[in-house]
Amino acid sequence: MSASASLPPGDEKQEAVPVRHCKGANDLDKVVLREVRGSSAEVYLYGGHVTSWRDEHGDELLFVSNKAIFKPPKAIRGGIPICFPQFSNFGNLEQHGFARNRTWTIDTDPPPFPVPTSNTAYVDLILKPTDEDLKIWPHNFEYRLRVALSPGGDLMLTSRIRNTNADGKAFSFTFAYHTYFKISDISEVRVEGLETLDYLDNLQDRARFTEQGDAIVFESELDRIYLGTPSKIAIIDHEKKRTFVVRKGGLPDAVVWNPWDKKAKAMSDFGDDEYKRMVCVEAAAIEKPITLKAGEEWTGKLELSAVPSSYYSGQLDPDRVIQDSSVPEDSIS
Ligand SMILES: O=P(O)(O)OC[C@H]1O[C@H](O)[C@H](O)[C@@H](O)[C@@H]1O
Repeated sequence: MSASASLPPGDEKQEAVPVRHCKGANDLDKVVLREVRGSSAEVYLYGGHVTSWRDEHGDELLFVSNKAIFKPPKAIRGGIPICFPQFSNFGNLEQHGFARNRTWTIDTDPPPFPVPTSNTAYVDLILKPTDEDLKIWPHNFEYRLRVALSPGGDLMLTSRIRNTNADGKAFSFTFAYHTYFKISDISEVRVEGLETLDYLDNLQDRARFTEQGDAIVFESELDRIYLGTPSKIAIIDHEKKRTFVVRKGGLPDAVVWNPWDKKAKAMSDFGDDEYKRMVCVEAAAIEKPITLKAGEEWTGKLELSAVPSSYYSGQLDPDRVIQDSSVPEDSIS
């Protein structure tokens, strides 16, 4: 059942196909991945943007705003925007770089890549700079993104970014998988795994603080860049009795964001009350930009699982959460 999406655009009626290329909102191209037990994911070629991840019961796990604009050049509000080659305004480019509002293509012949386990549905996408892009960021690159859905329904994103500058010049970039998790109610959620870490507070001119709480809870707008984080972070949704586990490799930092009510109202593509149903926990490389010499490649991985919260019962000690990994370390870093 493993398949890459080299299939021609088809219609949505062929239910059994694990990887299908079809049309989404506003006629934009998207790829639908289906896993044998029923979970699924959707990726728009616009932005190389994952907009849906459903569990085996069909429950949506990612937040996408009801007001999301599926139309270039605005990035899609929700899902997993890719921030590259710049996170936020850490540089002269547009906010979060341009990868999230470029149209990617399906990579039908990616270079060797670790073979996914059988029954994994996946698609390979590629982004290369246009002449216009080279005017604003004068670096040639090949950005290969694999989006895969494991037989258990885990969502895995692997980014491979190669410096293809012919002039031998190095380049540096910052990066984030800007994941919007769908939650029952922001007041019922805590984020574990970031305790005692330093963070830059985006709401206070990026001043540096040390996290003092047992876990992050939300009572107002929060926008922080946690530095040098463990490879595993848990988002515990008490009301839903569900825990999202974020595992990351090559991405030392983690951004946690909820806009709360005022900023929600200020965003034209976000509902006034939608902040209650989302939280962003973003695997990132920000404080120390990634530098690639000509010919070098960087890999950044994200693996998301959704498990019943009881799975972690009695194990909410952050050290346990971090160390207890069912994913072998070498598969994630
Ligand atoms: O509105 P966007 O450009 O998509 O950015 C949305 C948010 O992204 C990140 O989480 C930043 O830390 C926030 O400061 C920003 O508001």
